[in-house]
Amino acid sequence: MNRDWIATARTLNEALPYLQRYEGATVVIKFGGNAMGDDEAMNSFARDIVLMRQVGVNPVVVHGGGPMINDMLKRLDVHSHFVNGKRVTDEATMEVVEMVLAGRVNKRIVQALNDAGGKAVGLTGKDAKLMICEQTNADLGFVGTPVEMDTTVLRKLAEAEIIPVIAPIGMGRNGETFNVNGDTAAGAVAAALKADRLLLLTDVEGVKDASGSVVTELTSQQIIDLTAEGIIAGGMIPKTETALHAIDGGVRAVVILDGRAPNACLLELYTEHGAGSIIRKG
Ligand SMILES: Nc1ncnc2c1ncn2[C@@H]1O[C@H](COP(=O)(O)OP(=O)(O)O)[C@@H](O)[C@H]1O
Ligand SMILES: CC(=O)N[C@@H](CCC(=O)OP(=O)(O)O)C(=O)O
Repeated sequence: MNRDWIATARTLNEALPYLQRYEGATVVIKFGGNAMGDDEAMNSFARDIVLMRQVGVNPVVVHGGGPMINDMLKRLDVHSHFVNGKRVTDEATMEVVEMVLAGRVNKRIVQALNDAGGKAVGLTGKDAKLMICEQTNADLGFVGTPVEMDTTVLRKLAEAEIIPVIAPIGMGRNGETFNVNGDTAAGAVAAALKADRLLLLTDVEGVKDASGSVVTELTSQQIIDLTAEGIIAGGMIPKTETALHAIDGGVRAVVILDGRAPNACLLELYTEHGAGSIIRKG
C-alpha cells in the first residue's frame, strides 16, 4: 500500500474529534488583503471554507483589501495615509474604498467559493442593516465604528447553508457610508453572532514579542503591554484591539495566523497543529 495514502487516511481519522467539536459551530474568518495572494492561494482558501461548510460549520467570511485599495488610489492619483492602522478617509477616498471592496475584491472571493463547489453571497454592512456605524473620530473622516448589528440576514443564510462574504463597509444613521477596518468589522460580526472562533488571517505567523518570537497564547495583559511598548504596531493594532473586543463580546477564542500558509484554516480547526497566536477569555 502506498505510504502517502496511509498517511492521508490517518490524518482524516485523527480529524474526527475536531470535526465533531466544530459541527454546528460559527466560525468567522477575516481574510486580509495581504493574505489573499495569487489565484492559487485564493482557490486554496476557498476550498478550505467550502470544506468547513460541508462538514457542518457555519463559516462567515469578512474580508479586507487594503493593498487593492492602495493600488486603485494610486491609479486615480488620490492620496491617503494611515493613523494607527486605520486609513484616514475623505469623501473621494470613501468612493474608491467602496468601489474596490464591495466590487472587485468581494466578487473575487464569492466567485472562488462558488467555483470550489460552495454557495456564497456577497454583502456589505449596508445590506439588510447588518452593520450600523458611527464616526470613529473626526480626524479619521469617514472611518466608522460598528455600534449596532442586525444579524438576521446571516442567520437566514446559515440556515440555507449559504456562505456570507462581507465587505467592511458600514452605514450611518443619516445615510452616510463608512470605511470600517476589516479586522474591526470581523470582530463586530463575530461578537454579534457569539462565534466559537474568529480567525484573523494575515501575512505574519502571529503576534511577535520584542525578540521576534510568535507568542502562541496571548493574554489581554500582554496585548496591553506589547502595545504600550510599541512592539504591537501598525496593522497589528486593529487586530489585537479586535481580539480584546471580540472576547469581551462573547467570542470563545480569537486566533491571529498566517493566511498565506497552505490550508491555514483547516490546520487551525481540524488538527492539533494550530498555528499563530490564540487569545481566549482570561
Ligand atoms: N508585534 C507584531 N507582531 C507581528 N506583526 C506585527 C507586529 N506589529 C506590527 N506588525 C505588522 O502588522 C502587519 C499585519 O497587519 P496588516 O498589514 O494590516 O495585515 P492585513 O492586511 O492582513 O490586515 C504585519 O505584516 C506586521 O508588519
Ligand atoms: C478604516 C480602514 O483602515 N479601512 C481599511 C479597509 C480594508 C482593510 O481593512 O483591509 P486589510 O484587512 O487588507 O488591511 C482600508 O481602507 O484599508
